[in-house]
Amino acid sequence: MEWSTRSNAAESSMESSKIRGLVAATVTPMKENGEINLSVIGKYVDYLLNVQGVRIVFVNGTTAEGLSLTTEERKQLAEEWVKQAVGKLDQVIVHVGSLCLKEAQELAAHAAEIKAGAISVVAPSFLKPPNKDALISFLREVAAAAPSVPFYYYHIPKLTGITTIRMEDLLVGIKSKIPTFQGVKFSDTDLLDFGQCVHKYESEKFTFLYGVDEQLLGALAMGAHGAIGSTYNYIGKTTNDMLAAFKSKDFEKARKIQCLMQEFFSYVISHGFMVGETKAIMSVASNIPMGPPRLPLQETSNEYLTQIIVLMKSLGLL
Ligand SMILES: CC(=O)N[C@@H]([C@@H](O)[C@H](O)[C@H](O)CO)[C@@H](O)CC(=O)C(=O)O
Repeated sequence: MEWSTRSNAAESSMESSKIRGLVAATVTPMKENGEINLSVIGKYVDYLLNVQGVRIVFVNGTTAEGLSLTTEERKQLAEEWVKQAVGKLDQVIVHVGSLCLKEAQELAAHAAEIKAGAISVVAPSFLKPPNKDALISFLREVAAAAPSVPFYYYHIPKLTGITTIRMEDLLVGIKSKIPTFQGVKFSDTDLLDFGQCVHKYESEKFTFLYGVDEQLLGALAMGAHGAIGSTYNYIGKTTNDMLAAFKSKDFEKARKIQCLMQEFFSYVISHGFMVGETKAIMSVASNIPMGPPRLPLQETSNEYLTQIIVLMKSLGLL
């Protein structure tokens, strides 16, 4: 697909749409019968904004079970999030990645049509790109389907299994291949690669959004511009307190908040922490029924959820 020329307006809108601060990787509300439930998205937006102080969402990503949804479901969700965000949220980032290039292009074009703030793409992880150039070619073809929409690469090697392509290397000359490239959603623990990206591409003004919530403070120290994660759905307020402490150079307070949250993370990660747990915690925190995850993911047990909620309340996180 060829790039169409972008207007100056598109260029300037990209500059003004720089993403900063917390972004909630949303869950996809589902009814008990497994159908998506669009009717609660409006309340969800109000909860994120008014209770958690979160003003940007990342929809149809991992936490949203995006790759377990049909193309039509993903379009309906993107449209509803964009519609409900009007006048409330700062941005809606739509994840359009897919194992199938044509589907990703269709979803990218749709995101452009509905005026999503940005799109993001994860690497295809079943038939994997054999090298960096193959991955760039895939990403370029998807981005070209939305030539005026800011583009973020979604780096999550733990789930894609693509562990040999470092972001520092992927970004070399990327703007010449993907003119809409704006940054990386970096969901990996490798703070060497992360720090090198922030340092080496400062002049290109790329945005680096960190995606491992349990060690966000370390990434802030390395220059993260913001964070995208599942837990900002329900501990966004506490995380915002940490961001504020860091910004005001009260590093002792920031560290205390991160360590408090790590008591929660340490427990859930050691006892099992997938979308089933996230949806159940979110249902309790927001009082909005998020429903079950879609197979093959499993619902969490009532016993385990009770233990999590008791712990979160004892930590002051709920
Ligand atoms: C593997 C995974 O789900 N990672 C989460 C984290 O927010 C994760 O839930 C958190 O760090 C707790 O481990 C995000 O990076 C994923 C994400 O942003 C998304 O749902 O698209």
